[in-house]
Amino acid sequence: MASITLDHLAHAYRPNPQGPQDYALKEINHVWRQGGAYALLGPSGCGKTTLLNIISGLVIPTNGRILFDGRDVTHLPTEARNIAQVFQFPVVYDTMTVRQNLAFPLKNRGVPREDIDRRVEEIAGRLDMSAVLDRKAQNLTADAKQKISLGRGLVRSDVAAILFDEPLTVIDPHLKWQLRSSLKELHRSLDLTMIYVTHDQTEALTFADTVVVMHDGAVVQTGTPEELFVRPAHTFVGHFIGSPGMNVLPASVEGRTAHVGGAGGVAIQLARGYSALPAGARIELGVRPEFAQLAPAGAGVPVVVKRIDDLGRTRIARIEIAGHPASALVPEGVHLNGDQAGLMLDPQQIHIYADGALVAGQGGA
Ligand SMILES: Nc1ncnc2c1ncn2[C@@H]1O[C@H](COP(=O)(O)OP(=O)(O)OP(=O)(O)O)[C@@H](O)[C@H]1O
Repeated sequence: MASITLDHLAHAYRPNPQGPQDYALKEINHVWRQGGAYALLGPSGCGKTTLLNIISGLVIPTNGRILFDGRDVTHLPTEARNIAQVFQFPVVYDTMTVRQNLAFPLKNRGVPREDIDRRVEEIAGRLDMSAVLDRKAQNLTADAKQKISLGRGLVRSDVAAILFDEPLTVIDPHLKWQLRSSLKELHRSLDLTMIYVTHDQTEALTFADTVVVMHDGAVVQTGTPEELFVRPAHTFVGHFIGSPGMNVLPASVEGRTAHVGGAGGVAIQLARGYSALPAGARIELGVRPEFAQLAPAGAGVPVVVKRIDDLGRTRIARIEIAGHPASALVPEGVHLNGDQAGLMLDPQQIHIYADGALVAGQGGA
């Protein structure tokens, strides 16, 4: 087990990179704490696999260093890094039994027989595979084979980290829920550093204590699931996390008032002041639909209701604020006449962004 430090790490696949646009992975400085449960979350092409491959030793970074417990491993091959990896598709020996597959990584390292037996039983139990331990892998379903792959990743207790690369992609949706919580429990009891790569926010937020969000080759925010929800550091995080994502509206700001829609638009009260916004920057106001509640016309900010989606436990209104599309929660008991309504906003939950980046603001709670 180890802490993993990314020190001024960057990677360009093309030779002689000239500027940030040439880097698939822009400079990143980060410490993966020993024993942490991390998710690396971002859309396809944002650089997740590149970063994972640098950690595992498949890719040597163009710039910077990677340290395991302070030791520079940047140029060490995968075999010398003591990393376990679980990939999108099962990696199992079909002719071996489940037990032999799970024991393989331990046998390879000369772990005593009784320790192997104990660990294999423990991991199989946690993955609900005890009943099939003596079955040949080839006769099992794709789900079961992927569970063997997970088990092979988890079985060693001496690894620096376990890297999961979209490990639940081939798993049946109803089993996904179960495996996600099994992995979380395993993390709690095994004290291993786990890094889970995914483009799926639900997987990231249920598994990880700390989520690293990537966009266009850069880390845009590192935080707990709650921090990402309540205080997105970048409009991308606001969009990407949440369903529907955060409302982002072009705005201008004067003191504690934001204006959306220019002259003839609406004024929105803020909890903080913004006296020093960068000149020439694109200014936007962000507020999550959960903190924007629809009310009858006449209350709060005037909006036009385009439609209401009933999501079962909640109703979401698709609205326009001064001509800009947005979403808002429809509280129980609120009934509307026509398409005119009001919007009640929680000022504490309204954020201001300059060129996509959160601006702290002054004062307020
Ligand atoms: N071997 C390579 N040679 C050149 N460019 C590459 C190579 N591998 C990845 N890239 C590019 O680097 C960028 C980041 O890719 P990467 O695979 O790391 O992203 P990702 O977030 O893992 O996406 P996905 O989920 O689709 O795998 C992309 O623009 C991709 O086209």
